[in-house]
Amino acid sequence: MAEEKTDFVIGRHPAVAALRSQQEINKVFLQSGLKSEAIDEIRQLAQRRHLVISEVPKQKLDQLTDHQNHQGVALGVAAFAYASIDDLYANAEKKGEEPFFLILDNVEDPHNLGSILRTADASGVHGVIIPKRRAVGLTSTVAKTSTGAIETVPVARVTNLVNTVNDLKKRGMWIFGTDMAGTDYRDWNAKGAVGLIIGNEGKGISRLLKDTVDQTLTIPMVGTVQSLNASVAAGLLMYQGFNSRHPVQH
Ligand SMILES: C[S@@+](CC[C@H](N)C(=O)[O-])C[C@H]1O[C@@H](n2cnc3c(N)ncnc32)[C@H](O)[C@@H]1O
Repeated sequence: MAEEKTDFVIGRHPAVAALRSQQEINKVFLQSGLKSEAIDEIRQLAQRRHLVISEVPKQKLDQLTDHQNHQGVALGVAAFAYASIDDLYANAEKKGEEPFFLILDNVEDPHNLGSILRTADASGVHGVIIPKRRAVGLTSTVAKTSTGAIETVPVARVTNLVNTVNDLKKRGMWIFGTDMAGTDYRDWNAKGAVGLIIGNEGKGISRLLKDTVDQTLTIPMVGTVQSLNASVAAGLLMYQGFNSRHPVQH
């Protein structure tokens, strides 16, 4: 479902990290005339990998990076195409099922996103919604961790999650948040059109997004740690969704 196109790694630290990693990089864009140790390091790393370096005016970098804080550097990397919200609905309709969407509020770790996609595929989630900013997108690390699920689970990237969730609610979707103080997830009946929100690894779900939810679910914890890893929590919750939508036939 996802096809390769160009995306950008933006900023000096992310660029150095990407150049030092195994990540496939197609092109290096540097702001012309900019001199600093970090830029020199990026140039050297790029030359060592025999990458094409393009010196471009600041305006060109602004445009490529959608006016994000690029610090004079952007790397063109292989990425994957995103779906639209309507594509996610179409995926559910094609299977003759009520839509079951996952909404990720600024999940940052590519391994978490890849692992979430893997479980989403297995548990019949029809699509994943992520924000455009401050979150990991569909990178090659995500693809690898998803073990192929990046191809089968459509991912829509939206500008404003709160607006999107409100639109989903207008279309009849019931929205479930997750945190440490909700109702026991084992009672969750995920029949009907449902959207499940998973929060950021550090901050959880933002307050504005929490205000939109119809109900909040909690996975009980009896040990000493404060919370579960986001992809582990997402996995348990997606499977509770699966269990209630597909009860065992005796
Ligand atoms: C590492 S946790 C974030 C912890 C954050 N400090 C908080 O208090 O929300 C990342 C996400 O995983 C999910 N999560 C983790 N543990 C959970 C639990 N016991 N019950 C429900 N969701 C959980 C939630 O979606 C949470 O936003």
